[in-house]
Amino acid sequence: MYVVTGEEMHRIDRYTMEKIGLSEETLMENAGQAFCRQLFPTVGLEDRLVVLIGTGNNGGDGFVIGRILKEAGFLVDVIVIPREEKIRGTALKHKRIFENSGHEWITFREVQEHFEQLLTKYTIIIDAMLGTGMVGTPRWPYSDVIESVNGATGRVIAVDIPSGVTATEEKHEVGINADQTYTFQAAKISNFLYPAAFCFGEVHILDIGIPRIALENTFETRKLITDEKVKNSLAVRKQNAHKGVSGKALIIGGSIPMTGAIVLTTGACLRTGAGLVTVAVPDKILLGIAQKTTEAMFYPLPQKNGEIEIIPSHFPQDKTLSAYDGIAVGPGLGRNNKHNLYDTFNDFKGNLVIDADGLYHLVDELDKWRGGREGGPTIITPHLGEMARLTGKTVEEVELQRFRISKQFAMEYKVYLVLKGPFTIITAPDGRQWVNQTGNESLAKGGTGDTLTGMILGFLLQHEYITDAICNAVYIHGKTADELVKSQDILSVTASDIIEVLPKVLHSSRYQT
Ligand SMILES: NC(=O)C1=CN([C@@H]2O[C@H](COP(=O)(O)OP(=O)(O)OC[C@H]3O[C@@H](n4cnc5c(N)ncnc54)[C@H](O)[C@@H]3O)[C@@H](O)[C@H]2O)[C@H](O)CC1
Ligand SMILES: [K+]
Repeated sequence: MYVVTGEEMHRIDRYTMEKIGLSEETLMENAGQAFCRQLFPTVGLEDRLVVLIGTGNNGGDGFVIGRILKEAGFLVDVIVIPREEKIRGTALKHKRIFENSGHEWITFREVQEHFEQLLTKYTIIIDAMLGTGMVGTPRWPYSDVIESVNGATGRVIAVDIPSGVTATEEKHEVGINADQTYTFQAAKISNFLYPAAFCFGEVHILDIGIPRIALENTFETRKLITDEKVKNSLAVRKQNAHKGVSGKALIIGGSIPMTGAIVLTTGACLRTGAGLVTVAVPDKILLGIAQKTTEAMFYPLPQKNGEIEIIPSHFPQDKTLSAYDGIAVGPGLGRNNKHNLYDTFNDFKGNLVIDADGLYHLVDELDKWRGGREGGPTIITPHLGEMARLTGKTVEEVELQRFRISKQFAMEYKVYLVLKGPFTIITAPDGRQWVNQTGNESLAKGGTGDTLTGMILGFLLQHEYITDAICNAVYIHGKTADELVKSQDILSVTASDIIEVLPKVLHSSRYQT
């Protein structure tokens, strides 16, 4: 499942037409047919439907949909929003097919005076006005029509994308608030960017017959993490495994005011398969933490200002770090001391995960990190605020362009970047991206990020491919929250609950059919 911008989708369409030889008329017919196949089980003959049609190919899809619905005997009106002569190209061809089939449409101008009143009679409103070709902000009369549709009571289904929303990382001013969006062949990028994401409602991605090669050959990878991908890529443990080969993890952090974070990271790391976990914490708080992490071992460090210092002499590469396959640094680390992350970990050969206060300190030494470290892969897991600090941008700027900003950063600093939030985006150092769809607002709570860090580290120790490990951790983390809210209030979920249900969710994800 791909995620595309409008511009990429147009490139894919062109490839399909020019290199494969499938015509635009056929694709439009397929789009309308696929839309109706999805729609039919949800409508009854008592429903009153309206299709609102625009000038471009989105409107062309609307004529196909209108024709199929009328042929099937539904009560459906077709309203053309712009002036008739504006409809050209393939949309015009399907307008003629609609007319030649003996069907009628009306113009918006005819009903403009009582349009809002008219809308009240429809139980289903199909929005085929503006699609991926819209530029800027919808002009009149679309602007008024969008407002009226948003005030109507019927179920609103957007064709391909809600009119007014662009398939880009740009802010939209006004858009259809759809209950459902039936989108063609690939998800559209704005589906995963707020506030545009609010407009889409429930999304269904429909196959319209574009061959896979057209998607693979036209743009760089941006994909959805699917149930199937996770099921097929979860690590399998060999029958003759022992703790020494299941991955040795070191988790560095914890401070006098913050003892819980590292407990959560450790618990999640153990629950995702780590063979041995050692926790490096200030000596003063070791006992308290030890009481909550039965299975872990400890690496006590002298405390200064209630926190540890991450400097090469505390973690000699030849004696200490080389004993571990993976390291996570940052949970509960604190912000009082100066650290030297780059020089401490530059030569470390395993996977290095930097999170939370680790990212806070990373900002001070970013220059050193450009191009990545020499020893092995680095994975960073910022939320929007941390990403804003790392890039010197505002949270709003990052939120609007999460894909572009992640990609730039991951490629420049050669890191695997996990930009957390609703629809977490994972970016590899070569720019490939994956979008996660599991999870819900119960995760907006302290400690959930610490559990994700532990899960990422735990999976990294099990998996051959880094991106599989990260995608699976992000997916399962979200899915635990989805599982929890089935029986628990959305406000009540805690990070500890995630660790509790994690084993069950991991099991069901592995064996799901
Ligand atoms: N994905 C596929 O393979 C297929 C998608 N189809 C549908 O085609 C649209 C994209 O069609 P396109 O003609 O490029 O663009 P639109 O329909 O979105 O319409 C653009 C149309 O609107 C005018 N316009 C542009 N900006 C504005 C504005 N701000 N205000 C008012 N009007 C505007 C412009 O002049 C054009 O006339 C895609 O979403 C799918 O629904 C095809 O069916 C084929 C297969
Ligand atoms: K639309």
